[in-house]
Amino acid sequence: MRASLIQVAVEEGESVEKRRRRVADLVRDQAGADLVVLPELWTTGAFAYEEFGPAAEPLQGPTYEVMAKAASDAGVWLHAGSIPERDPDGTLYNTSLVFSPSGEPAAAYRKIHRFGFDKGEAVLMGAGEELVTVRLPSTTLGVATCYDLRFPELFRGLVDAGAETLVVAAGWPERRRAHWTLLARARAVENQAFVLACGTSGTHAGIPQAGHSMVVDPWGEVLAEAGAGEEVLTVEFDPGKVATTREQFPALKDRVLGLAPPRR
Ligand SMILES: O=C(O)CCC(=O)C(=O)O
Repeated sequence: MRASLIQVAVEEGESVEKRRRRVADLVRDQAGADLVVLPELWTTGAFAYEEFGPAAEPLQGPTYEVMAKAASDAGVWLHAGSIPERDPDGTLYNTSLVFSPSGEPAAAYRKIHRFGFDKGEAVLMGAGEELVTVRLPSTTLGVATCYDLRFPELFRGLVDAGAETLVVAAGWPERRRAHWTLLARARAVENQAFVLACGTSGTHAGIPQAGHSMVVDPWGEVLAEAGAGEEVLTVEFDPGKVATTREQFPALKDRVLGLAPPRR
């Protein structure tokens, strides 16, 4: 399986429309890949809070249209990163879109863990409530977004639902890059799954982005890692390694669920 992670530069000075066209061309350039992955909120930037409302789109809005066409032009499965989605009831969500190689919608995932504590995304957007997996011919994707990476129980839920390749679209800040690389590897090791973690580069809303998108195998080995700038990170991997790792080192079978709390 060949996957290309497009670590998009999100800089002020480039309009949403221009970036959308530019990124669609980058997706089209990946014809021949099986799966292409984009980062979180790459149209606005994950920290450009004042842009979320003005740039919010219905689920099947301009980004959906352009990305569905880019997926079918390239003939690839496309995780098109996330958009600020405006629900018909007015609520905003941080919603990832996945398309099949014919440009059909395969999934939409509303980010469950919103970042910002009592400000930013955490107050501007609603929380998703449903885990999302996507069946590809050679693997099952589990979909997660940025801050979700800190919550191992979400990934266990995805594994329980059959995920073997965990895709994390992010806009992770440079100042916590050490957490990004550590957590991506931890999620791979504990779930014995591939992790495809795609971030942004550049600086927006005053926040330098970490870049360093990564592909990690089920044994925790980093198969490929991007630098700090805009980059297409392409890697070939054998999805069958999930099954062999889980057979050879069957730690997932030793899970103990429903532990009793301490007595006092
Ligand atoms: O958890 C972090 O350190 C970063 C999370 C984040 O930037 C996000 O979810 O948008």
